[in-house]
Amino acid sequence: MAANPRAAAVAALVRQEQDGFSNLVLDAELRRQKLEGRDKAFAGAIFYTVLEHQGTLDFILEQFLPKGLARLDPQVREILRAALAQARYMQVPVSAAVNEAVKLTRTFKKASASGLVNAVLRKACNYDLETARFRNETQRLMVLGSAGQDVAEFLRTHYPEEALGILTHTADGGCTSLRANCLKMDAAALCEKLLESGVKSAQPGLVPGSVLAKFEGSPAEHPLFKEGCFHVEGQASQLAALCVEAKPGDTVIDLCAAPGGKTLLLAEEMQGQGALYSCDVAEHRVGLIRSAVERMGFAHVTALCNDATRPNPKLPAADRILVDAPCSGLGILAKKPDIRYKTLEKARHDELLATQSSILDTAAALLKAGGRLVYSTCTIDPAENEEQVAAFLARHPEFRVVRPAVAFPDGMTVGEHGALSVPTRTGMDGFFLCAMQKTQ
Ligand SMILES: C[S@@+](CC[C@H](N)C(=O)[O-])C[C@H]1O[C@@H](n2cnc3c(N)ncnc32)[C@H](O)[C@@H]1O
Repeated sequence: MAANPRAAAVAALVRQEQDGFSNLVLDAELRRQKLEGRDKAFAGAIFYTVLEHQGTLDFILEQFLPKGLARLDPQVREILRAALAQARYMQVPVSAAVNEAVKLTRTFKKASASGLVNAVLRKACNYDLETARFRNETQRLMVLGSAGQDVAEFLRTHYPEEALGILTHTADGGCTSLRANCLKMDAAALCEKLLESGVKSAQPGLVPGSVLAKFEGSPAEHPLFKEGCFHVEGQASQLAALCVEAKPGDTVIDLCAAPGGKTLLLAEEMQGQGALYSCDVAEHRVGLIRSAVERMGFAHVTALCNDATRPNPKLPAADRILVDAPCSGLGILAKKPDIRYKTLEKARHDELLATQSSILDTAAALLKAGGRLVYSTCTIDPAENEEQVAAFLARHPEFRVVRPAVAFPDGMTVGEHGALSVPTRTGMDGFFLCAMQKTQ
């Protein structure tokens, strides 16, 4: 089969529906079909546009499929979704989207479905969503915001006024948020160099040291990335690492560190002096930390595999600890479309809360008196955030919440138990952070 980005996207979508893990599935398919450059970018764009808008796409398609999407062959289902996504969200003319979809039925040996694909798509591409009627608010959110029932209900309960805004939000103004490696160049110099190199735009972000840029291809292929002058990290995520206030000479532990975004920022702040232990429970992800640290040229970082729910006598007492905890990810729906459809089962949620709580207890024991602990998550779930901090403070009266030196961008909700970024209020990812100090 000749390299065909539409076929690659459809094949990856079929596998995604069976196996999950969008990024791995897509990467494997792009490699298998040997796609490069613009074809690779186009296939990736189709794939992620379908995942991001699947609720809306399916609702529209089902208007014209009396037996529903579930009864179709997986390949035909994904051909329909991919074509409608191109016509609706990717500025592909309807005629091109439909004709290419019909050709794909032959590529996937489903030619008997070509008439159905043609007929359904011609109507679906012209469907006016304004005319849709919904059973209730949850269904409206699921369709217009493309979310599964659990996520729609969570948002409806906790953020009733902002639920649809959160679901349709594009973090960081649709740009890629970068962190300049200030040991090599500051944010202003990075912007200048990026613009000189031909990126579409580059400007300082809301968080000190951050840069918002638009690239033609992948930022990871840019020479300045390969030279360790920047790494890719959301602004809100940078803010959490800045709250640690790591200083040269400190002993710092990043307890949940992979793939290493915040570790790089901490390492940069330490300017090569002191010791930074960058730990994660997932061995394969510790490798990602090591390669990121190596690319940036930091020599004072030790990356290791460690389960932070248990004490590890090999770890030293620390001046500063970051717990960027495993969480439900409900703040980064725009970046990780799979999370939109996840089921929020109580048993799994309780297990997650217990993990977060044990990791915090480990951190409390490892921290020196007078030291700083920062707890952060990329969720807007109060149980994982403010309530988790309140419970920690009740167990550990030796800790108190402190206000970090870095200014919080406008729109952050700052309370007794931490600071929250809700995407619709700050323009950044949904994120939570709380800085605490251990008293003597
Ligand atoms: C939100 S991610 C961390 C992102 C990272 N701090 C960064 O900035 O790139 C949470 C991490 O916690 C790790 N994790 C989950 N359970 C853990 C445990 N018991 N001990 C240590 N790490 C754990 C996961 O493997 C995951 O890499």
